[in-house]
Amino acid sequence: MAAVKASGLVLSRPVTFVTGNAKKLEEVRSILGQSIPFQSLKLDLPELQGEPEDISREKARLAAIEVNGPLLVEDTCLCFNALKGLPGPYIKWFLQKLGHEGLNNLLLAYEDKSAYALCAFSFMKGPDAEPITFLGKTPGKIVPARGPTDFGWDPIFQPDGYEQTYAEMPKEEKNKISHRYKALAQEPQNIPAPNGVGRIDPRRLHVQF
Ligand SMILES: O=P(O)(O)OP(=O)(O)OP(=O)(O)OC[C@H]1O[C@@H](n2cnc3c(O)ncnc32)[C@H](O)[C@@H]1O
Ligand SMILES: [Mg+2]
Repeated sequence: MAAVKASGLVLSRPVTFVTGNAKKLEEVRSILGQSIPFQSLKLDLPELQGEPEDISREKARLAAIEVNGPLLVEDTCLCFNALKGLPGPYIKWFLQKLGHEGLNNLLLAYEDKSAYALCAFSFMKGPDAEPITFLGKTPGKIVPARGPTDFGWDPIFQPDGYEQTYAEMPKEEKNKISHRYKALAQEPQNIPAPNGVGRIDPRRLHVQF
């Protein structure tokens, strides 16, 4: 696609979503639909320790070494309120070592089973750009596993206001309320905040050069 504007030549290039996780890719595809030109690259990027935003931004910088053009990455956290936000960004390793039951057991000593799922997307316009980060958060609680086990911790997370876990919900339903959906929410007023943390309007991903 190309267009000539008063400011010069404007070219639109597809955004590359970099992830090693096929289920994430499936959800991002279905949430974004046809709204932006989009392609994917399967890479398991190394991850820093730290705050979700910083991990996500660093992932983007590492992805930029591999991708010549606009790119998108995301980092997902599952945060237990009783544990002051942990496992948070370390959920992948906790899940791998402890499983669904072990994650429930972490909360045995606490009455408070509340938790939230958090997605931190980072978008870079090009290799030298600063990453822009967009957060989405869905509150819920940790429950004994229910539903299909094909995506991470979905069976033990029951979003507030629902009787079903993420895993039990139809995909379209999860994609309407999920942390991932909220980060990718399409309201045009959700433009990035000056501190670099905001939400994605997919139309802004239709990058112009
Ligand atoms: O290559 P990347 O994008 O990093 O993919 P990943 O699988 O390594 O993902 P993360 O580093 O963000 O780790 C998040 C963990 O949470 C899991 N996860 C992510 N999103 C989820 C969701 O919506 N529902 C359930 N589990 C999810 C995922 O499978 C990981 O075990
Ligand atoms: Mg990862």
